[in-house]
Amino acid sequence: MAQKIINVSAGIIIKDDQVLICQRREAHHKGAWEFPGGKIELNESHQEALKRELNEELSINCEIGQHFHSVFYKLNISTQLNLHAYLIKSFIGTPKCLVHSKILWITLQELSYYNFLPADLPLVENLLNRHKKEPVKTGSKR
Ligand SMILES: Nc1nc2c([nH]c(=O)n2[C@H]2C[C@H](O)[C@@H](COP(=O)(O)OP(=O)(O)OP(=O)(O)O)O2)c(=O)[nH]1
Repeated sequence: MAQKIINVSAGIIIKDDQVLICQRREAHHKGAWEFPGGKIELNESHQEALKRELNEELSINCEIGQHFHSVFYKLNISTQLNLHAYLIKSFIGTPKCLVHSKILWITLQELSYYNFLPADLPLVENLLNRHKKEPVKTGSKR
């Protein structure tokens, strides 16, 4: 059976040792937490998609930084989700909750208390591990 691939970019926004997380509103994943971002459209780079999604979802203008981690997650027998996370170097504006049910700034240690979508668990673990070794720095608000 042909595999359907869903490509998604997500942003790791860290400011003052806190990371921004978002709670999904739609019925399908309702209540689960994720990093802001969304589907990459045809002819868009990961970074272009992320910049657009962060503007649509949070009304911020971001400078996308380094690639952080990609997760290749099998959603079901015929669908794979490729989730590409990038560190956000800087942003202009104050994040507003435009499409999620809630957005929250939490410390990296607090990540383990939230119910993230399954594909995000390797990202959460990576953030927790890196923080233990050396706090992740992504720049500051401009
Ligand atoms: N944004 C985001 N999506 C994630 C994460 N983890 C994860 O499994 N997903 C999944 C949930 C969705 O099935 C898909 C992203 O779709 P979406 O609905 O947020 O994307 P979109 O804004 O482009 O939505 P739409 O126009 O298709 O309605 O990826 C994550 O950390 N961030």
